[in-house]
Amino acid sequence: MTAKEGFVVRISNALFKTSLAQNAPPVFPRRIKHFEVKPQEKWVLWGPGKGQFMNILSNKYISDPPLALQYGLDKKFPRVEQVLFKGVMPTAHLSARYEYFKDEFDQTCKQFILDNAVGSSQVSYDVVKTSRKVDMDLYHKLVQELKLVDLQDRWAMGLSNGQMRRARLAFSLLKEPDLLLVDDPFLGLDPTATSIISNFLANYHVPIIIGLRYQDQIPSWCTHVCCVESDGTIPFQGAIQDHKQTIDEVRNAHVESRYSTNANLPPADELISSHPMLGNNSRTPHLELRGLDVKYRGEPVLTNMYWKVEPGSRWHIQGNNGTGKSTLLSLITAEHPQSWNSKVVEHGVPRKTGRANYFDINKEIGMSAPELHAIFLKKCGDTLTVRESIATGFHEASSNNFNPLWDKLDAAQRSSVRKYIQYFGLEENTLFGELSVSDQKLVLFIRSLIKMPELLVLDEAFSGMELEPMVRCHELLNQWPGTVLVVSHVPEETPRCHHYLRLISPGQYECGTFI
Ligand SMILES: Nc1ncnc2c1ncn2[C@@H]1O[C@H](COP(=O)(O)OP(=O)(O)OP(=O)(O)O)[C@@H](O)[C@H]1O
Repeated sequence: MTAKEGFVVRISNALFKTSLAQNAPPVFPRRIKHFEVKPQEKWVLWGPGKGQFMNILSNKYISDPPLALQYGLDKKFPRVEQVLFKGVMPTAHLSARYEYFKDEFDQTCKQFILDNAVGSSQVSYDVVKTSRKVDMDLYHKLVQELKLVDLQDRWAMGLSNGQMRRARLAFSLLKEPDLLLVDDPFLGLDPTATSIISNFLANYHVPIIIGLRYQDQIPSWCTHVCCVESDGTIPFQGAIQDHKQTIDEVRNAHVESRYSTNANLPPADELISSHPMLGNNSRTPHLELRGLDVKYRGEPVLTNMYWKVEPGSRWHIQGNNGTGKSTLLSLITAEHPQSWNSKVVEHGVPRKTGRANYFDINKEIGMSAPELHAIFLKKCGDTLTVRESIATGFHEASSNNFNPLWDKLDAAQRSSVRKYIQYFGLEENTLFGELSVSDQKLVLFIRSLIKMPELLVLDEAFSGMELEPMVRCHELLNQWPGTVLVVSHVPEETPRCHHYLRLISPGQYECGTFI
């Protein structure tokens, strides 16, 4: 029997475990009775259990009974490729992305996709040198279709979040997989990049399984759906056309449940009562840009920018992938080498080398960003619990300091961490790396505001978050008295803002107010 007549992947009545140890808990408490993907089908795993289910399908766990997970791909060793969008490259520090001089040592986007870069001692991640033969025709086709041609010689670490996601997809596809698994394929992508990737996946000849959250739109090219709850329960699965009504009902039920409140929750205003800007009516702009320019190797990204941010205002920073949103934020948080620039003015005082230092600037800034997520997961995923992870937000330079701090916190600080944990329904002793991506994002969000910073920078802070915790974060932000800068591509993930700054191209931008 060939794969064409048979199946691509099949699970029959199986339990999955993370290790062989007898008392190892199963990934999902109940057996998966049946799941089967046939050739030509494009599936979506839909719901909060999608990530674990995807790990099961990529053969990460041990199945019981042993042959309960099978690949019917005509090959002894079929290649199952799970595209992992872990954000941009994890670096040692946030600033490393912008230190242009490093590109002499590190890999280019092309080398990253080809996976044959020469090792580097300059960065904290491992670069593997392989002797794998690559199909260069396929390489050229991929960079063309994923709009990476002009980025091939760029330093991979300097790629923007959206650019890096396209590069990661090319990297995985170049391995010529027999089955492609992509969780959250559209996170962090602007509408153009979303349609590039969606069209690409629609026309891709290999069986595909994507993972989406309840609130995401299912692309029209998906043929089948498997709804997976967080405990692995599968309420329904099969051809999308047979389940259209159920899909709408489940989505609506989840969207409505976001407004149901739990009476036992501490009120949100108690969580922010110690914020220094409560009742503060300062008129001096929190931040101003007076004709700012940023270039990378002579290439302008931001040109002659003027921008005034009033204290307590909430801004949505918009713009396609690569227009300079993260660059702008990195200047504000002093991660960028060009941050010591008198055209950046804080509380009416121009920033100058020698006057302001990194620690003073960051004392009043809290942030969550894809770059920070990547670094935090790598450095602390196996060592810090939820409670300890949030506690590191009390560091002055919390964006770059992840050293354990819980033991040094005073009683008020500990109680504040615990109130947030209770408010968001987290479990304080779980390791950060064992949390779902949604809960990791939630922990990083709490971490960003735990020290009650005057300026909160939320770069893609809610992408990948499930609906309910995200809405709870947004409700909290509606009462937050500090200044907030938000970057997000998806309207549903954007908290209510007063103003917007839209980056279009170097020298072209728009500022406005939401009515
Ligand atoms: N160190 C660097 N060297 C060269 N180019 C860089 C460097 N850092 C960023 N860039 C480039 O500058 C541009 C702006 O990048 P930035 O990350 O600020 O964009 P962004 O608007 O945040 O994008 P996204 O929405 O994808 O996150 C991109 O084209 C990026 O490739």
